[in-house]
Amino acid sequence: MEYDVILASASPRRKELMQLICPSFRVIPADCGEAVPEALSACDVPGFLSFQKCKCIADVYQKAVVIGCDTVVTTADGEILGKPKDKEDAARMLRLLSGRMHTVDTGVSISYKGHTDTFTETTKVWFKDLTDEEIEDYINTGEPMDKAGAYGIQGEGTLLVDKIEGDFFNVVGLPVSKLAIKLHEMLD
Ligand SMILES: Cc1cn([C@H]2C[C@H](O)[C@@H](COP(=O)(O)OP(=O)(O)OP(=O)(O)O)O2)c(=O)[nH]c1=O
Repeated sequence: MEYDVILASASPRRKELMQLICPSFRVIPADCGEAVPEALSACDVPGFLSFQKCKCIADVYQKAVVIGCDTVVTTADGEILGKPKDKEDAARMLRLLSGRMHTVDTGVSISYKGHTDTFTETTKVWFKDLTDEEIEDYINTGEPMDKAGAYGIQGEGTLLVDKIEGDFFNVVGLPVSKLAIKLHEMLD
């Protein structure tokens, strides 16, 4: 059976990764803001936001399979890092990540026929010790500004990383392998 699959995301990385598991789909970004209730614990944030993005599109395209995603970086102290506001904020984030382990959590929500399934995939990432000069040089590449935690592991940001544990693509924004399994479970 042919499904009308919609990726509710403005992220070019997610679109590219989605092509690995879905031969044909539409991209319709969800414009629903990223406000989070204060009572929500850090580990529930990406699942909550992915659900909001998914619902916002699924409510309009009710016959489609809609996929919404959200990626956050959480420091070892439990501080959630979204996208940096400016260069100074990016430097603050990279200093927090330097020489330590953090987690990258991507929440994914899949909606079909009025039912929504949500899961969150976690990857651990260890950063090298970074000097202020290395941080400044990296920020000047322009790469950090549209990325959670102010780095892109798929680009020059890979030079900041010591090692990872878990799915690489989850860090980039889409846990491809887990999503493929979930789509089979929901649609086959
Ligand atoms: C940590 C990390 C994040 N990212 C990206 C993935 C996401 O696009 C972005 C996190 O922001 P998100 O708010 O999850 O996604 P988005 O605003 O780009 O797209 P949309 O909400 O429309 O789906 O950070 C990388 O590309 N590489 C990395 O190494």
